[in-house]
Amino acid sequence: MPPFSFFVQAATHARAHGVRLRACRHATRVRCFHKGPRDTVTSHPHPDEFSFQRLGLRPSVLTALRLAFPSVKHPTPIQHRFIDAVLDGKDVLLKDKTGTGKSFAAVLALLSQRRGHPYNSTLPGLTAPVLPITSLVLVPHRDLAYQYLHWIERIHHHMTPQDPLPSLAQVFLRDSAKSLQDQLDPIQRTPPHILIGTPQALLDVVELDPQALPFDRLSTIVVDEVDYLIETVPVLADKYLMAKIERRIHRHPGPTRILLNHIYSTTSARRKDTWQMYRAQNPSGQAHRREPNDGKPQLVMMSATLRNHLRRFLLADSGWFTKATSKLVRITGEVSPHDPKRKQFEEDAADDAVGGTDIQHHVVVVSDNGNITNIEDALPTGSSTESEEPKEQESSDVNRPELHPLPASSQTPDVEVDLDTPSPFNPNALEAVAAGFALDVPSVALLVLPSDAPVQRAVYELRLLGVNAHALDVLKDENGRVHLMRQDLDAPADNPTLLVATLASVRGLDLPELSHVFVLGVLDRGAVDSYLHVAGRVGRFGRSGKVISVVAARHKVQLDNGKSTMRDEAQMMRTLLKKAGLRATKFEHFQ
Ligand SMILES: Nc1ncnc2c1ncn2[C@@H]1O[C@H](COP(=O)(O)OP(=O)(O)OP(=O)(O)O)[C@@H](O)[C@H]1O
Repeated sequence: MPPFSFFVQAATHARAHGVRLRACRHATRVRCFHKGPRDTVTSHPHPDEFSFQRLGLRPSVLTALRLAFPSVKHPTPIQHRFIDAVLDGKDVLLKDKTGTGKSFAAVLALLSQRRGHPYNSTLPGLTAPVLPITSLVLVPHRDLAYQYLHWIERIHHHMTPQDPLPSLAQVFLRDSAKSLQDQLDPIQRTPPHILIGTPQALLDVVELDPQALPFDRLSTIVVDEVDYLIETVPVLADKYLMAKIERRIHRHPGPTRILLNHIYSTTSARRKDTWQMYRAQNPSGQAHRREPNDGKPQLVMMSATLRNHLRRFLLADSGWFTKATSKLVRITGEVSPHDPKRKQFEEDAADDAVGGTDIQHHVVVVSDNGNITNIEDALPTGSSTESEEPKEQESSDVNRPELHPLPASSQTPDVEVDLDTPSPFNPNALEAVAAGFALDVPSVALLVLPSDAPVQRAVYELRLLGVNAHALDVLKDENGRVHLMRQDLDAPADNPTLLVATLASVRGLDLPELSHVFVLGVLDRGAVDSYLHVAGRVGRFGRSGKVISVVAARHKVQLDNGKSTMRDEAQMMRTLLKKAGLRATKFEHFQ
């Protein structure tokens, strides 16, 4: 493998001479990210009977949706069932592949729910009646909360009549710069129709004052990425380990469990009384198309990965879902024809979770001396990652997008980092990311680091390598927000961007421009679901994408107990992909 500088020189040379790089089958794939008709959704048929009008979305939402998201023309069959069930007041458990529009459909349904009636708040300073919060959306991290808010903001922009955005939606997250009461003030003064937050932030409120937010008046609770937010005991061969996990969960339940237990236990009979009173006053009222579930708020939970043990806990043990089967809808997306386990109970199939029909999975291995090679036994470039049978290579006379050279970095990157602390990153792995990025990414890629990795340090080191790297932060950084909303998906960028984030902050994120996800190391000790969610940042809604894991060759690692052991990340990736029913294909730029 040539040294990294080779790629920079080759790229610069190629650009200087107007040369397009070697063409290959992937050119077709890359081209289809950028030249294909973005509005065309190939993976879902849209028969006429699936229409947003028929679902009974509010007219103002429907009109605004068309203007705000012109590419969203029809609901998919799954979205149709999902929105219908939510508007019908059913509890819903939804599992569908990544990027199939679960969160988006939830937004449309929640926006179309009718608001409850004003009530007299007991909070000091609130003399006039206030409207209740209709829906609470729980998400695992703040960037996903802001993604919801940005979608709503965009629809709201086109809505008439237009109430102020805060009365439609607000986010509530932990913010160390403000007191909890300062954060609560805007929500208490103007309770939003939809409140989006992380379970921990909302639990902080409940612990401060259980009456601070009117949770007992909620109509609906949505838990997105539920398998991440609610820990359950997986079925393991090691029964001792299972018992240990169970004890730990029992002793230290996560914030989502505590919050939901609080809300569902305090959901008083008053809710039922209020409903009955309302129905008595409005016999034909359509305030909600639903009857209350024994006074409980309607519960909607969803994820691309919903294991059997979690479903069992949610439906049988949690006490949150309605027991009435007529009020519960379980929706599961299509099962991949490649799924080896499709004859078994489909909801537990691991390799059904990644949405893209055309995602290539690559694994490159970096050695101590800087060699970068494809993982042994990678299928030839262009093979299907789901099939055991390598496909024939296509002819390679198609031009790939023009290469973007990395500018040689001559100055210190403009990022604040503590350089007294040694870098936790393998420099050869970062060089492999930089090289793969320079050679293959036309516009925007995402680099996912382990959850505890310092993002700014990675950005700093990547910028030293000439990469236009930015920490993904949709709250502070306008840059991140722009990527959530970008419309002109076809144009290759002059200076492609590498967004950098950790595993903990990418779940559920929808960055439409992404064509590539780089993964540094084997994340989450090789957990299949974590990989599937990371991989699922590309290939969304029928688009294509590449996932490139960069792992270290077999090496010695020091354990906490002072001993050392050999770590073989390539083997870990092989096992992970096998469990997911996937095969690595060769990343064409490396041997
Ligand atoms: N009916 C539709 N037609 C066209 N595009 C759609 C439609 N529904 C959703 N989308 C787009 O699909 C993308 C993915 O949506 P979303 O993030 O809701 O998927 P998801 O299933 O929640 O993904 P994940 O499992 O990763 O959380 C968004 O860019 C959204 O605008």
